[in-house]
Amino acid sequence: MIQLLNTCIHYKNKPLSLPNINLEQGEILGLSGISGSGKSTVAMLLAGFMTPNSGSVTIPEYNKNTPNPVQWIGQHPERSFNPKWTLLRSLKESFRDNPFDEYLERFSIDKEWLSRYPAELSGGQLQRLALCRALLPTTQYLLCDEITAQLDPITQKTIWEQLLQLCQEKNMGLLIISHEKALLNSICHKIITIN
Ligand SMILES: Nc1ncnc2c1ncn2[C@@H]1O[C@H](COP(=O)(O)OP(=O)(O)OP(=O)(O)O)[C@@H](O)[C@H]1O
Repeated sequence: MIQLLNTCIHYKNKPLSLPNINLEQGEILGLSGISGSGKSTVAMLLAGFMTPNSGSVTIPEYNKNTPNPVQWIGQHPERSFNPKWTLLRSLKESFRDNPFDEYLERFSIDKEWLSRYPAELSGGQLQRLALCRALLPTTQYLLCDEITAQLDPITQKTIWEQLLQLCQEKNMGLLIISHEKALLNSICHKIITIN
């Protein structure tokens, strides 16, 4: 389980209280709320990218030479790839000797794209590669921060269908941050709304 309990973070001396969060492996949790309410901050805390000023965060411990079991994906996949590396190099660096062809098929990723650089792919193509790269054998939780907000409906459907299946198969916990209530209602076991 990953958890936030009574956490508060200070940005420029202004306190921001965050909701309590419990996410089990295999569970799909939705998080919504108006812009600026703290949704991305919740994801940053759960990914271990920051620590709160008060309250407690429970996340898996891991050896820093291995990938984080809590993987985060954001709205701008171009920021998560090295612009000077081909996509193949980025995927190989993450997966090391583990196979990833299965994910290429699942997310309809054309193998030809792998020889390209991030700037040579569309946002939707790159987002599918970012998802593929987050699905390492060690991944226990996936934090999806508005990952399909800019994508066309068909690509969105492919992504969510595959992610739901993978969540079951890999017993992975999924946090879905989205403004789209209909999306959250259709796929989440539980939804938290930040006021
Ligand atoms: N690095 C920072 N420095 C100062 N304030 C910050 C910083 N990061 C976030 N904040 C503030 O904290 C609050 C929560 O931000 P956060 O990005 O978590 O909200 P959000 O709900 O994800 O918003 P959105 O839906 O617009 O992405 C906002 O008021 C924001 O201005």
